[in-house]
Amino acid sequence: MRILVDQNVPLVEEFFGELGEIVRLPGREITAEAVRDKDILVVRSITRVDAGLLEGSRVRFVGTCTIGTDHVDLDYLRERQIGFASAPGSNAESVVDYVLSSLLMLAEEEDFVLTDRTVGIVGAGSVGDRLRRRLEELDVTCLICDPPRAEQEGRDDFVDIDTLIERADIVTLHTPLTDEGEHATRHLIDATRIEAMTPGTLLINAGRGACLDNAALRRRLEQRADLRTVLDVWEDEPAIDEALYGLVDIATPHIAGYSLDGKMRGTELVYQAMMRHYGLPARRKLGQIKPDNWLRKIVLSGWAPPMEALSLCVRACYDVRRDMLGFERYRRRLGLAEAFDRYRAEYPVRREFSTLRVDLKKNTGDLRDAIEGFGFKPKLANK
Ligand SMILES: NC(=O)C1=CN([C@@H]2O[C@H](COP(=O)(O)OP(=O)(O)OC[C@H]3O[C@@H](n4cnc5c(N)ncnc54)[C@H](O)[C@@H]3O)[C@@H](O)[C@H]2O)C=CC1
Ligand SMILES: O=C(O)C(=O)[C@H](O)COP(=O)(O)O
Repeated sequence: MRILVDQNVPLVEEFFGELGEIVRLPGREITAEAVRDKDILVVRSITRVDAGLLEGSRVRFVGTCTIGTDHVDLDYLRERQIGFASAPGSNAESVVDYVLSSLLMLAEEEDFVLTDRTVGIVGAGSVGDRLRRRLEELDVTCLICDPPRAEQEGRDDFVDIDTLIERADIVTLHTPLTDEGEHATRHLIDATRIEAMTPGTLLINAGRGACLDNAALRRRLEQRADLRTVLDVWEDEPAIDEALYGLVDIATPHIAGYSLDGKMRGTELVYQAMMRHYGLPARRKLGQIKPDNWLRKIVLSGWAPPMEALSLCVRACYDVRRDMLGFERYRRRLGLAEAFDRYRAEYPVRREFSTLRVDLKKNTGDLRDAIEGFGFKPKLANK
């Protein structure tokens, strides 16, 4: 079999090598011509997979090593009986790490205490629900807006989007991008809702760029710079709005999910689905592959205020400023659109919080809970 795989997918030889000949291309160079004589296509989110790409090709299975599927015409694949798999949940932990790192950084810079703020989570799936659990471990009040879940589960503890915007100090978006149905999310946060945000609100988008009206956000920030903003995803990536980029507090090029762990899990999930599709045993396992972990543990030698200890662990493991400054360095050298793709292609190794062991002395009760609640691995030292 001939397999075409996006260049940003890790562990390709390890997982797909035994299936046939592998060809690798940058996601934006995966064209109809490149695909025509391939049997399997493995992409990430930047390749539009539809009739324009696949019609007349030999492709019988498509995998996307991502959670989002808005770049794939699923109806077309179904009609043509082409097998399909995505990687649900694969990098959800990593997105949560990104949001928590951003929150701690802004809390330090703006001198606020996270536990005094109400966080509104829009979309409570793999990402949003994990985020809620970690924040609640710290006693941060969360409001949840997820109408599809509220309907399916008959929940009356969720709120609607306008109530969330009215009541939350921090609004964080984790919805898929959808265009159809009662709960479509394109421009869910539109000009009216952006206007309704009270001054000082912190708005985070780590879902999909077009869930938020970027032009309307730019207008508000140009007129009154009274919102704090964290954007990882943008409309029209990689050709994002340069003026908006300059107005945002934390601007990153769609890397919230880019931990090595999340990417590797994405490859494994697609591999497993592909083997099922072809009726073959899935012998390769992620557990057999041990990536380098240059920072294995941190030792806290006594009690510390939990927020300070957390801040130390977060900065050591994944500090979002590394990506913000790295992206800006690339932008000055290459221009914004090229920097967007190049930074992602050359992304430095990043591990999830869950890979970092934090050694603690005995009797540090609330510290242990905070460390564990935030996603790290606490361990009580013998002495
Ligand atoms: N920035 C990044 O690097 C990454 C971004 N993503 C994006 O985040 C999205 C969410 O990821 P998961 O939580 O894993 O997906 P998920 O499918 O587990 O959860 C999405 C949740 O959004 C809810 N939802 C749908 N429409 C809604 C609406 N109108 N209002 C409020 N909630 C709504 C759904 O009911 C569901 O509970 C993905 O679809 C993807 O687009 C995912 C991974 C990485
Ligand atoms: O999984 C998703 O959904 C994402 O948004 C990915 O983390 C994005 O990665 P790329 O597809 O842009 O490499």
